[in-house]
Amino acid sequence: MGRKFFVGGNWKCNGTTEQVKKIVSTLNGGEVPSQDVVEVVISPPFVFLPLVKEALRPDFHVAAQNCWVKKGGAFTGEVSAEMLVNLSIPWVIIGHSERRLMLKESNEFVGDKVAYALSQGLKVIACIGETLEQREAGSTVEVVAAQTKAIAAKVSNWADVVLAYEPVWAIGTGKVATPAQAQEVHSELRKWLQANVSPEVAASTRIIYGGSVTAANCKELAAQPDVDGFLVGGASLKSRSSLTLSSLLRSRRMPKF
Ligand SMILES: O=C(CO)COP(=O)(O)O
Repeated sequence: MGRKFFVGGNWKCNGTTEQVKKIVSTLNGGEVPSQDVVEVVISPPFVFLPLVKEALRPDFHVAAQNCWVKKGGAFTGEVSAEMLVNLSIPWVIIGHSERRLMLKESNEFVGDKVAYALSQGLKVIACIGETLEQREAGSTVEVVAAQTKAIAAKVSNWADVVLAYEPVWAIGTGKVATPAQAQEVHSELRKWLQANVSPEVAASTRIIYGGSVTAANCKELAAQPDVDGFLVGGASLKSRSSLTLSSLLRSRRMPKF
């Protein structure tokens, strides 16, 4: 079976109740193929999760943008994996570069978070990606391999993991990776999984791309054999987001819809 195309919208720390309702209603009206061929996951800030979950069409799913590294307790300001499970939130984004860089989340900490979230029954979008400095120093593959290794060291069930390659220099900058640049890293990641985890995991794990993806540039990216979907930031917040979504979904060869 082929890898199901995955489209995620990461709203980051944005939105008001009114804006959230507007985007959800636009998404609900969007024409999309069946969930057998594509998975759509929307990730609002924590406080809007119940609202979005309640209002969103049932064939789309929601993700939290983070969760605590272990069982909840005396960790002021954190949200635990157990709480997300309690609210029937199926997905969580872990290791986004904005947290790795600004909040100093290390590879090991991210690996621990991924492992704990999986152990509680959540599905994980695990983010990796190099900075501009690292790319210019020629260490892109080394950096993303080390990030993946720290996750792989603690994960046994890859069925619930989507790997999101998000080059830091492409996030929110309008400087999207070229299709060739994305394909090169995705292919290296798949080779890494093949050599270090298993050929089955390498063949079945979805590796999605994030970083300045828009309706205008998604088609060429999605045509790359190892690009299995997107994690979209800014463009997922636009009021015409259902148009963006339709373009994203139509960007991959799919049954007519
Ligand atoms: O960080 C991202 C998704 O997680 C990408 O953000 P942009 O699409 O705004 O570049």
